Parts: sequence; C-alpha cells; structure tokens
Amino acid sequence: MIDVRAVNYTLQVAGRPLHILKNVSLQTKPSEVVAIVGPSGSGKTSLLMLLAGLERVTSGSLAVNGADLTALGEDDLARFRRHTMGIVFQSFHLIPSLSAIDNVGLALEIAAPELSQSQVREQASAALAAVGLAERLEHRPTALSGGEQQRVGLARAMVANPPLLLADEPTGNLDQKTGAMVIELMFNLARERGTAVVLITHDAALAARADRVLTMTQGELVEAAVTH
Ligand SMILES: Nc1ncnc2c1ncn2[C@@H]1O[C@H](COP(=O)(O)OP(=O)(O)OP(=O)(O)O)[C@@H](O)[C@H]1O
Repeated sequence: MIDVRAVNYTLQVAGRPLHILKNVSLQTKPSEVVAIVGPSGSGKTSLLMLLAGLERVTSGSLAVNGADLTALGEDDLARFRRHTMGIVFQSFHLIPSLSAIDNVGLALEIAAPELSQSQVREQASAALAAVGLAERLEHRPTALSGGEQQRVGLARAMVANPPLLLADEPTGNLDQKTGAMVIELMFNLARERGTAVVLITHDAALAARADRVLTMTQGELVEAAVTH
C-alpha cells in the first residue's frame, strides 16, 4: 500500500535548512493498520502530509497504492487523494454550516461526482449509521459532542470507501474514554472493509491496537514493536 524509501524532507526556515525527516523508509501492506507514535515535533504530521500528497519529499521515493507521488502534478495529486484516501484530523475540520449528512455527502460528491443526489444522501446516511449516528443526520457540528463530531469526520473519511485512511491524532481533542471508542470504531470499520490505516497518536495504549507500531524520533522512523 505504502512504499516510502530513503525519504528526506527539508524546509528552509529563516534561510537555514531544517531537516524534518531523515532517511525515512516505510513499507505497508494493503489492510495493514500502522500506528506512529513519538514526541511532539518529531515529524509525524510531516510524514502524513507527504503520504497525503499535500507536501513534497526533498529526496527519496514515495509511492502510495501503486502511484509514484513524486511524479504527479497538482491536479493528478488532487484526483489521487479523492479516490485513494480518507483523512481524519485532530480538530475534526467539519463545515460548521452543514448538517452531519451534508458534511459527509459533500465529501462523497467530490469523490464520486457521477452519483445522483439521492444516491449521495443514501450512502452518506449509511456511512453515518455505520458510526452510530443514524439519529443525528440533520445535526450541525455545534449540536454534536466532540466524539460525535469525530465520528462524522470518520464517516466522511470512509464514505467513498478509500483503500487508505490517514488519521492525525484523531482522539487528541477527546477525553480518554471517547477517544478509545472512536479508535475502536475506526479499527473495526477498517478491518471490515480491508482499509489500510496510518494512525498518528500520542496514546501508546491506542497505538498498541494496531498491527504495527513505529516510533518517530527527531525525524527518524523506527519499528517499535510487533503487537500481534
Ligand atoms: N511549515 C513549517 N515551517 C517551519 N517548521 C515546520 C513546518 N512544518 C513543520 N515544521 C517543524 O518540523 C518539525 C516536525 O513537525 P511535525 O508537525 O511533523 O511534528 P509532529 O511529530 O507531528 O508533532 P506534534 O505531535 O506536536 O503534532 C517541528 O519542529 C515543526 O516545528
């Protein structure tokens, strides 16, 4: 699913190079659930941004689902993102003026413009039911709890059935119990559908539920433990 080899990622900050990722390699299989842990500022989000095609590597190779992201232009990258991955963020990033079903429906429309309005509603509604929110379809984000908002975020990321789910501290804004529930849901959905997952978390207990745990330390990625 993911094939990252000898990736370096360097930004120029105040005229000086900042080496954010150093010789990072990572190979994952389809359906594999990988957790990345590590201290704040170690480069975890930067790696996710590269995997999402939202930033570009400085050197090295990076392929996702068979596509060489270093060779794609911006339009192809955008198309690739729409069809290949769902992304869940720490701060939910829902559109405040839209109901839960419209937040999810909009993502589906973008990924699958050929669908009719009624198909979009039907599939968005099913995606929300899959995260336990069948009774909250018309709620706007402000009328939902944090855990519910993140479940909408998860439904939005999964509604087009992407082969890869990227999650950047999806429980970071939730209390421990709610966070554990959202992760449980995410892992269950991913396993049911064979979705590969790359999850960034500060929570070692949540990370331990993944197939593999890797640790990022000062821009270097190492395999931490085999959990199963
Ligand atoms: N656009 C940028 N300009 C300057 N520095 C940056 C930029 N993006 C990232 N950095 C720096 O690169 C380092 C890695 O950042 P990154 O967000 O990847 O870390 P992280 O491991 O995800 O941290 P956290 O757990 O706190 O989210 C940090 O020191 C950060 O300040």
